[in-house]
Amino acid sequence: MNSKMMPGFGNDFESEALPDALPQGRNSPQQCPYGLYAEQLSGSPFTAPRATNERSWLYRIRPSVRHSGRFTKTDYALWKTAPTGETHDLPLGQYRWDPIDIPDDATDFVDGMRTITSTGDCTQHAGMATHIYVCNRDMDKSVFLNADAEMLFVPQLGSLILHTELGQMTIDPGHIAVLPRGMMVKIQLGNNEARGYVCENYGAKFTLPDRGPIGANCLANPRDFKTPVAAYEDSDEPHELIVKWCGGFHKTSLDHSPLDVVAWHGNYVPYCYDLATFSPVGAISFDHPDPSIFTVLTAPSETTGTANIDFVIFPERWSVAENTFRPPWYHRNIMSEFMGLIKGKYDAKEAGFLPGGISLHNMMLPHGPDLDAFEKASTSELKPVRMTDTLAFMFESRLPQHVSCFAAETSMLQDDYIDCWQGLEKKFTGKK
Ligand SMILES: O=C(O)Cc1cc(O)ccc1O
Ligand SMILES: [Fe+2]
Repeated sequence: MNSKMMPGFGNDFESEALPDALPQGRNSPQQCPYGLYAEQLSGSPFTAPRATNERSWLYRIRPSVRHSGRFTKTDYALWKTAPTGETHDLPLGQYRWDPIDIPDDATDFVDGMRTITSTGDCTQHAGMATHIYVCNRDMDKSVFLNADAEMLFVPQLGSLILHTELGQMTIDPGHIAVLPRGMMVKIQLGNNEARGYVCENYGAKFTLPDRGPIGANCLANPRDFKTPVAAYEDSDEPHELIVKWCGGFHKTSLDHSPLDVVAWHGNYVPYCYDLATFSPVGAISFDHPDPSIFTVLTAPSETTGTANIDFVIFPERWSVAENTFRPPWYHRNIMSEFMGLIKGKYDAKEAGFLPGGISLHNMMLPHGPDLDAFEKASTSELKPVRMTDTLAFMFESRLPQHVSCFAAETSMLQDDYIDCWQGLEKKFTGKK
């Protein structure tokens, strides 16, 4: 579990792992305490308006330019970046996948990334990619830096220990974490195996959605987001640094650990969040509201109200709406919906959508409850029902999501998904 964490979303934090390591009253003293090097990590242009201006000051054992050496190209064949240039024969359609297998051979987090969809153009800072990670090994003396994207981690099986430059976070299934673009991380496993989902956000950072008439409380409350305190390694053992940059992978050898930040302050920070602290607001009289009421985090595009990515959850809750078809309605959507399941069952698809599985309902493709869910919800007694043992989520994008070759060709792709709607026969008789 996480021992010391600092609460709040978008705060200006400060933390020091040694007493008085953090310079006070200035960022760049002529000499930093303990002989540390001062370094600024900028997550926004210097001139961004205050509301979106993000940077942190890191006080470290070596400046990170000493960590970069000469790079050589390397490859992670299943981790793709938009635009991928991939082609395959999978026709247009609604798709669903069984949970991706965890490999038998030694696979760390970076080795275990399998891209499912991608969209936009990472070099234009627009769009996103979705991935499944499947792994069984700690990253050992190896550290990863993603220059292309902010990363949202959604574990489904096993916990992840994220050793970031700014400190350490442990996330179990039911928790999420966000790692800022360009921040180094070493990922270890809390169990023998791990599987989960990752959303790479090429665009503007995730933030909390406005609550509008809901007011100042409920949904995701800022104090439930937690940022780690400073923790550093003073290690002169050889390390490898892997950098993802414009879709390519590059590596270099170091004679020390680059996770050497002794103190820091700023607002460009990693954070984690327990999804159980999300306070859902819903229909307490009738009808099924749009799922935007369950938005945990939103990554805006330049167009107001049109997210590059919305991260939406379907948590345990009460279902009470009267004279209402309670599951999601049948619909077509300009946004493209990637769904995952962290635990239990999803009410619109009680069979076939498994924890660790994926469904993809792309731009304007019709979808909704399967036959069983429709029949059940159309005829069941509408007493208040507590929806338990369920936690689904959606990475929803304004842009159509392109299926990777891996996802198009894997045997985990269900070839009969479309049949779940086949039995929805004509009931219309022309009479009331
Ligand atoms: O398609 C889905 O299952 C996700 C979804 C859920 C919901 O309650 C309303 C709309 C929607 O797209
Ligand atoms: Fe949908």
